[in-house]
Amino acid sequence: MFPNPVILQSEGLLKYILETGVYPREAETLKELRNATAKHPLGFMGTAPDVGQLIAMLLKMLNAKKTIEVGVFTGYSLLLTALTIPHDGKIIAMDPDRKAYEIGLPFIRKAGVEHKIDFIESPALPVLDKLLEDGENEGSFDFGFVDADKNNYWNYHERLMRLVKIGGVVVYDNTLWGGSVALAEERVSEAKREWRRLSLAFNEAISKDSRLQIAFLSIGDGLIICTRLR
Ligand SMILES: C[S@@+](CC[C@H](N)C(=O)[O-])C[C@H]1O[C@@H](n2cnc3c(N)ncnc32)[C@H](O)[C@@H]1O
Repeated sequence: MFPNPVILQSEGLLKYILETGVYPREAETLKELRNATAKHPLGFMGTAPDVGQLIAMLLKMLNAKKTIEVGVFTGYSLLLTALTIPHDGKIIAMDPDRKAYEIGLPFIRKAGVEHKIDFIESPALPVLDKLLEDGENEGSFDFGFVDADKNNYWNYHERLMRLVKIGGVVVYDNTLWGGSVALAEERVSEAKREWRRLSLAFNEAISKDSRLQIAFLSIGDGLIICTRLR
C-alpha cells in the first residue's frame, strides 16, 4: 500500500529516494495507472513504487516466467510484473474486485501486456486450491506476490510453498502494518488492532519456517521476501 506511514525512514528520505531513483525510472504506463488510481474512493492503495522497483529486480534475477498475484486492486504490481517478465510469460492474478481491476486495464492494454495476464475474479484461496488439484502446477511457479487479506496470509503461504518451485520466491506485502506491529496494542487504533494481531502472528510463523530463507524489510509498509529452500 502507498502512501503509508514510513517505518524507519523520514518522509523526507522517502521523498528523496522516490524522486531520485524511482519515479524517473518508472514506466510511463505505471505512472499513468498510479495517477488514475489516485481518483479511486480508497485512494492509491497499490504497491509502493519503491517496492515495485525491488520486485522488478527480483523477477529479473530469477528469470521469472510464471507468477502468481494475490490481490490485484487496480493492477500496479500486476502491470509491473507483466512489463518485467518475458513476452511468453504468464501471471495468474486473483481478486474478487473486478471493478478496481478495470480501472487499471486500459493501461495494461496500452502497455501491450494483457496477453500475459490471466485475471480471475475470485477470492484467492479457492483458485490456489484448484491450481493444486492439478498436480502439474506443483512446483511450477517462479514467483508469487501476496498483497491481500491478512487473515489468509498463512493459508496463502501454505499453498504457495507447494506451487512455487524450490529456489522460487514469494513476497508478502504490508508485514509491518503501518508500523503497528512495533507498538503496544493500546497505542493502536481499534480499526487496526485485528490486522496488527494477524501480522504479528504471520511474521512470527514465517520467521520460524525452516523451509525458507527470508529477508524482512522495512520498505513500503513492510515486506517479507521468502525463497523456498525445500
Ligand atoms: C492492497 S490491494 C492490492 C494492491 C495491488 N498489489 C496493487 O499494486 O495495486 C488489496 C487487494 O486485495 C484484494 N482482496 C481482498 N480479499 C481478497 C481475497 N480473499 N483474495 C484475493 N484478493 C483479495 C482486495 O480486493 C484489494 O484489491
